[in-house]
Amino acid sequence: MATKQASKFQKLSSRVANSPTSSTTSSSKQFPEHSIDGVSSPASSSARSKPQFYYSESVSVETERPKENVTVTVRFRPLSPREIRQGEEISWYADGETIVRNEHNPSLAYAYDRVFGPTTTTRHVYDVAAQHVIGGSMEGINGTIFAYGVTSSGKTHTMHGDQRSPGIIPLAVKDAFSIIQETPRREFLLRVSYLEIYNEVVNDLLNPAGQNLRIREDTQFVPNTRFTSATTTPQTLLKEDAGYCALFPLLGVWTNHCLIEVQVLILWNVNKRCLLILESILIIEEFTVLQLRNSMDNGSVLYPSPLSFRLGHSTSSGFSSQLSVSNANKHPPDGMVRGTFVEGIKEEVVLSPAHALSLIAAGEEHRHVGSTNFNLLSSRSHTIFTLTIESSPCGEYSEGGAVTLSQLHLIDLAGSESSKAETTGVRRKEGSYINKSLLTLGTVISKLTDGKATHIPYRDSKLTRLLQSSLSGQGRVSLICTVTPSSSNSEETHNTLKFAHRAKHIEIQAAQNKIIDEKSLIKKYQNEIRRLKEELEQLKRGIVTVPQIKDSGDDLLLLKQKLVDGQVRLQSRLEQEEEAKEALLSRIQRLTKLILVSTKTSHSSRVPHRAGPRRRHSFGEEELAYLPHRRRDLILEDENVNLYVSVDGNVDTSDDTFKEEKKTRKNGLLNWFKPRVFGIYSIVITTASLLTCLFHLSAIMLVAWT
Ligand SMILES: Nc1ncnc2c1ncn2[C@@H]1O[C@H](COP(=O)(O)OP(=O)(O)OP(=O)(O)O)[C@@H](O)[C@H]1O
Repeated sequence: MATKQASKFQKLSSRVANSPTSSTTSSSKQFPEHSIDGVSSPASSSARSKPQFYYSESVSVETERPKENVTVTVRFRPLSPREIRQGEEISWYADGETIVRNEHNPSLAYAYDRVFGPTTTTRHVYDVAAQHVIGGSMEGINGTIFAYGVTSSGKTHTMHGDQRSPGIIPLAVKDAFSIIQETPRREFLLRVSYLEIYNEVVNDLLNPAGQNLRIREDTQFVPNTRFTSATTTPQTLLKEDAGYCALFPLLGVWTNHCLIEVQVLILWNVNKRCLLILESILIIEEFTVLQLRNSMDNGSVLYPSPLSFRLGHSTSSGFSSQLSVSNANKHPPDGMVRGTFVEGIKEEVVLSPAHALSLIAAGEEHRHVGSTNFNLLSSRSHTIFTLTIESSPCGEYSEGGAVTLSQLHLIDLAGSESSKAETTGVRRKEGSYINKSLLTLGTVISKLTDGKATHIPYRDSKLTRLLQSSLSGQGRVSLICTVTPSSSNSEETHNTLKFAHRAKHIEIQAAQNKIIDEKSLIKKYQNEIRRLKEELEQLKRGIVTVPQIKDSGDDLLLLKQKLVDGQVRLQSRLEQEEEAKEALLSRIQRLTKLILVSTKTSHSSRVPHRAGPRRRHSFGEEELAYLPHRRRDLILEDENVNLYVSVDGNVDTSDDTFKEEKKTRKNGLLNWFKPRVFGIYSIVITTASLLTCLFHLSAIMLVAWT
């Protein structure tokens, strides 16, 4: 039976594997969108008004940004040896390249941007579902890739992979460095952070001391947002003139669903060269500006004109004016970026793929992993690996070029658990947190695609709070849903498919983020390097201020003495300068090392626009050493898997077994090395103790004989 099912599955999957693949790297690519076979699509009606989201950190608000949808793909994993042994049947399968169909009810089917059968490699998944996001983030467009699916459906396999099949995260890291090498016209600074959300607590995986970190709202001012007077022409000092505004939050209080913020709004009029300071209280429900009070008597205020604020009626409650956004009430005003950040998270500048992978491997040491009925090494937390990319033009192109800053979030979600998972104690508590946060994610996505929803409950879970800017359209998003074909998970797979289908309708308007110099670390380093080099030049040219010896009419002896003193001082000064030069040089070298540049000349480059899947990454020995050993598969394929499953079907979650497995999951080559060392060690110990026993025995026999 199992063999029959397996061969059937192979037949179906080979159909998918043999079908032609297409290039999907272009930013403006449009995937087919179908609603098929009577499956009701929650947002299939094109007439329905969909919410539009704008990325508010980009420079030009006038520029038309092409709309994109979230890229949604589905990846099947093969039936596991255990499922085959248990005679599981196939209930869902990949019907061609874009459709998932139900085996028992063929009219039940869903279409996605791409469906990957169980034989598809992670590299291929990367080319189709991830490469355009990584490419975009290297050009300044934020990107988020996340794997979603029930427990044991293959999320960690897809995102992290192992030495034999590196996952999206290591492939993305490799790709980022390859792009730097292919982009000689720009220089880059890469930083990484790695966190987990475990039982609704945010922990820093790169810093064991960073536990229970706070998520903060981020209101940033974009200083180069120009504004003209609002359409309502308020009577203000700044009437009809262009200028700049800055918003400084002084105090913020979150109630259940809104933020009350006390702010100082500073307006600078370019033409009249005058400054206006307004104190305001802003009540913000998600991105909706509800009410604003300012301290001006006439109750007028200027805002960036593209947002067209209109003045409302005065209220009796002390608010002298009420403002509402005239267009779509989910738009944050330009000049304010509504996002979130984790306070106190550690960020490390990375210099090579191996360096970044070593940090991930170190972070994995601290991630919460545990055994469940379904997965011996189940992820019990959501993890977010973030690569922050800054770049600026270099060399002959550096003049006037903007600095771009973007973030690439690579997310491995914990798997939802069905009620069939008869877990107890810690695992049950973890499972309920996981399910709750995934439920909130589902609700947020439903509301985002609903079009009528006025409140999006991002704040109901840490996960959605952190994903808020990604989900609200600020950058490219790729959702990889992992599913198992097995009949025992049919219902859960169906839920995943419905979730994926809904997510397809989220619209994004990703734009390149250009930032001002002062905010950028790369500019800070570049400026410091320039300053240090100038200092060094001055030292080399000997531009030193030597105190002049004035002819004060002293006699010759005194003059001679002064000359000798001067020589001594000059000598010590020269020595000091040598030391200073060395210190400057080493600082320049240290800083320069942090900024990554291509070793190619700019003329030999064919960048910036690359087409189609192209870079074939081969991982070096050093890099592979930081990927997990292929231990998980070996365990499942191994008949000894039953050793871990007790008679009643529950998994032996004894600490020893789990700790042993957790250990073997890490640092692949080290794992290869350790058992051998310990093996040799135990052979030596055993031989030594056998020899000792033999010696004692012969001594006893000798005594007895004498
Ligand atoms: N596409 C695939 N090809 C081969 N094996 C796979 C594939 N996907 C998953 N597996 C194997 O299935 C098992 C479970 O996968 P994985 O641990 O990635 O699931 P998960 O969704 O991350 O589970 P959890 O949510 O419990 O952490 C692993 O042994 C993994 O190697």
